[in-house]
Amino acid sequence: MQNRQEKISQVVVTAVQMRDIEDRIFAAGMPVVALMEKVAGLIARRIQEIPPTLLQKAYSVPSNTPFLRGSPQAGGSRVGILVGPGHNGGDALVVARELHFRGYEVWIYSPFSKLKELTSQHLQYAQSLGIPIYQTIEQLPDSDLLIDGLFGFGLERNLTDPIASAINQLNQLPVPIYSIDLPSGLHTDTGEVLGTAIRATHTFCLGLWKLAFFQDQALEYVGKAELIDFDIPLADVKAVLKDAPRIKRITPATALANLPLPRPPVTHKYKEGHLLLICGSRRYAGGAILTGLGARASGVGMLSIAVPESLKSLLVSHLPEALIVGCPETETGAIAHLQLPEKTDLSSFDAIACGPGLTRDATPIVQEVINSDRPLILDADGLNILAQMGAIATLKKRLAVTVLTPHTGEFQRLFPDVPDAKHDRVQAVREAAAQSEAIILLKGARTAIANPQGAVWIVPESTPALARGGSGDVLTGLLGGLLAQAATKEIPIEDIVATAAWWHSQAGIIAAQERTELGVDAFTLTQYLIKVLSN
Ligand SMILES: NC(=O)C1=CN([C@@H]2O[C@H](COP(=O)(O)OP(=O)(O)OC[C@H]3O[C@@H](n4cnc5c(N)ncnc54)[C@H](O)[C@@H]3O)[C@@H](O)[C@H]2O)[C@@H](O)CC1
Ligand SMILES: [K+]
Repeated sequence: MQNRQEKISQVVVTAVQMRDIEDRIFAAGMPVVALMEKVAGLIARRIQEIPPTLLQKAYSVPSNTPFLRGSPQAGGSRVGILVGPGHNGGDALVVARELHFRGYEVWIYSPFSKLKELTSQHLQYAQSLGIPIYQTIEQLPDSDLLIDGLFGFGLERNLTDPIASAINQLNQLPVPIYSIDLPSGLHTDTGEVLGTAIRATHTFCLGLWKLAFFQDQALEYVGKAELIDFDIPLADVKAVLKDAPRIKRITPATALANLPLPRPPVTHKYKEGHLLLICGSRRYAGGAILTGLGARASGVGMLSIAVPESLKSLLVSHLPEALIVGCPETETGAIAHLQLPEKTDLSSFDAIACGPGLTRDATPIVQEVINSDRPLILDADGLNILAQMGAIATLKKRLAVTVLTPHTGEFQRLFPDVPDAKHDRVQAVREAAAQSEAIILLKGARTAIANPQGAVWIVPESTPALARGGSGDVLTGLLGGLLAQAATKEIPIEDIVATAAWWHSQAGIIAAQERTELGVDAFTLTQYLIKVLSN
């Protein structure tokens, strides 16, 4: 049995789902006032835990910031609280009161004339305590820290002036900003910036992870994100999410549970999966090596790699354990057609991964693997060739599962009619999977994986160190190896895909920690894959 914390940490909700869950809690008898006290109390405690060193950074003060006087005070005792009209503002006011009593020098920025009842009461009490309250941005004193309680998941329309320009000015201040629930101005589901948004250094996401935290376009606003668990009953979460397709954060526990470990004590190489990689060309030889090294790290029992004949000895020298299949090649050095060893055909393999470094001259071979009845991963030029064939119609005819691993550009070529993947990546990947009946992994800062039934998995952390040539080839090999090993097990393929994506990101994170974000070339990445499991 997973513990509560593990279960809660996997859940991702939309604004509507979050409101429905809260409504159930209130309907069951929890007073709104009590919940606000509880939530804001937890935030206030977290603020008090912030080490003073975090607030003592030597910030450079922009010369065009007229209302900023002096430099941040040591200890971070001056806190500015930004208060909006709804309960996000109410939370912020409770935090203001608590910090006031803990000895912080607190001021409040409350630019709205109409507040929700509870928020208004808290503002009145704060005023009675003598906490200074300002309506305009020009009046604001210095602070060492800002707490953003302008808007939470209740924001529905674009921000306009004067609040929009106030937010732009607040973003210029050389102090950390801690956002409550989500940075004010972000759409809770798409992560889109509604006019403008607070650029938080930290965000305390309340209760359950909101979808915005996993949309690439939100990431530079969210800063470091942290979930504040305020004991939402799992029964209420289940009741609201039961009929909706799941959106799940991949946690280490779920990813590790899908790995083919431990191996059965009695086994043999063919029982541990036979993967066929089809990759490389005279022009892109390295892609084949990296894909092979990714597959090696998966632990796959048997690895065959089909490459153009002229690459054979190169591949043998890098991957001595693999069976390298040299194939006839085109004039341009692409694989012309598959030439498998005697008594072998495509049905001999548990999975096929095809694409890295092929060039578009390898079209016949992509057609051949699409026609096979084997689980198939298409990547890179495999995807470009598929796009030329017409992705949706071609994929629907397949007899076995297909996994596509596009980045945004490839995705748009494959699915030109699916709404812009930059606007709402999660919705886009979900729609493409439904239309094509394939499992789709959309690469990005937060990689998202969808199955045809509408369920989505999100890799919750990664590193920009992975934005580098060859890094995708490593993923294709790793995924292929895991898929081949899963052939005889009853793990859903989409779970395997999610596990591979998580593993790949973790290797990048560990490598970047040791070697900086500049030190994670694709070959180095392959050397860190096993470290993820052995750490
Ligand atoms: N009920 C509670 O005590 C709890 C409150 N929470 C907090 O409550 C928040 C949600 O509260 P609300 O539903 O009140 O919503 P918000 O506080 O997010 O804001 C909604 C308010 O902003 C106004 N508004 C929306 N768009 C606007 C725009 N473009 N320009 C100007 N005004 C705009 C709305 O009319 C409404 O008054 C959460 O994000 C969270 O911070 C929960 O986290 C925990 C429990
Ligand atoms: K906020």
